[in-house]
Amino acid sequence: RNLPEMQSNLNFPWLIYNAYKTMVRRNVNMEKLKDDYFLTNISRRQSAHLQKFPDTKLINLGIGDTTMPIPKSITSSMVERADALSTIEGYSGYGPEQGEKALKDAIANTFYGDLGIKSSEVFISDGSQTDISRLQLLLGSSVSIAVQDPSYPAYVDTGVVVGQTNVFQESEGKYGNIEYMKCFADNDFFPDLSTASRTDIIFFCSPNNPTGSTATREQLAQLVEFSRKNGSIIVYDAAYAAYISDDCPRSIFEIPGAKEVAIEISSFSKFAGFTGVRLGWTVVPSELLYSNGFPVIKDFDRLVCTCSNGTSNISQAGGLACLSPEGLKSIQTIIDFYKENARLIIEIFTSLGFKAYGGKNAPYVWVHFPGKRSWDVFTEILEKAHIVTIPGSGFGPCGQGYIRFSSFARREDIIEASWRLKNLYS
Ligand SMILES: Cc1ncc(COP(=O)(O)O)c(/C=N/[C@@H](CCC(=O)O)C(=O)O)c1O
Repeated sequence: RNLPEMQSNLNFPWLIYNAYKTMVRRNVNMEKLKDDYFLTNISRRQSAHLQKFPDTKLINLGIGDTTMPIPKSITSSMVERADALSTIEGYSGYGPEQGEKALKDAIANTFYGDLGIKSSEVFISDGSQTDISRLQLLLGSSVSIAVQDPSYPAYVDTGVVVGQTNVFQESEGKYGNIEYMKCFADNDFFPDLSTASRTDIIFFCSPNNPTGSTATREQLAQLVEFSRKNGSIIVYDAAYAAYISDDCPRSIFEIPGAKEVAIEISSFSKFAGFTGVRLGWTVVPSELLYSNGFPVIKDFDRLVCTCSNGTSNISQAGGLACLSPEGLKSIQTIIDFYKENARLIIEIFTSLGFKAYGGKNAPYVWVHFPGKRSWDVFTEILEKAHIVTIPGSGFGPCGQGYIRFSSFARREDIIEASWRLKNLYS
């Protein structure tokens, strides 16, 4: 993303020694946050590289941002809804904070039809990153959290912001008071729950960002059992569920007993190319209860109504069109296109003798560079091949020595990238 000039100056406010200062104390939790948000840092490195090499064709296999156009049948629904806003009969103001009923019904039927999830348990938002923040606001500072290590940085960073963690421990590469559940190649990137400490909340993402691994039905049954035994709540991130093409569950609610211990978040971003349109959802089953027996859904509903005035009516019209038979069919074609890109990336690295993971049920390929530091490999690939990637260490200590390649590129860029990588590593 191109950071506005003013934001890049935010790094130096304390340099203006004689500037007027307020008496307001900085939020101690914000002070704990390490650097920038990790993925914003990548965007900054990307912009700096472009300034240094303005004439090179930079290939972006970094940020997981979709690149293929949204199918016309979906965008025309958004155009229609936007046009209607300029008419008396078509105009609509504030909608239900929980989301429009038609979209909630469509999500419940399309993704959870035979899983007994009701439309009233679906809450629409402007995307999963917002929902992660709202859930952290709901859960508060006194809960303990566990994350897969490595995993999407938003779980940890929002945990820091709301005060769930201690400071960042440089020597360990992690924040205090978070249970980092190690995920390695030799445990199939699924944590060893027999050695994991109990926490109140377990953030779990499958298909996983960044490893691209997908938990099996048996593994998720273990996770649900682990949570039920410990009285924990799973926040299950299904942002990439649409990429699953084998028997792995697409929803945690496929697992018996999950409704009493899990919340699921998902998104239209990587499913339908809505990364810029902004649309996601959270499912909070009415069976999920706090230790005092109070239903979590009641608090979440109150929080949603307090913190948001709803989601864009235009985005929701687009979401509804995505879930029509025509929309689903055209979206699947694009998902298959990205998955073929991932297969080509795996093929490149396998042919070069690297161990490459993921990519089968996910748009991310996780490549191991044994004995190397992720940022060094990131810099080498950027400077010698002009390809942006994501250094694995940014996702947690277990990401050290790995690089994440995203498959959200045009096919010609994937092919060009394969030539460049073969030149670099053969
Ligand atoms: C597991 C997972 N959950 C939620 C999101 C964000 O979803 P939306 O906020 O709905 O676009 C993402 C987005 N990830 C991208 C975008 C990075 C970002 O969110 O800043 C990435 O990892 O490159 C994700 O990977």
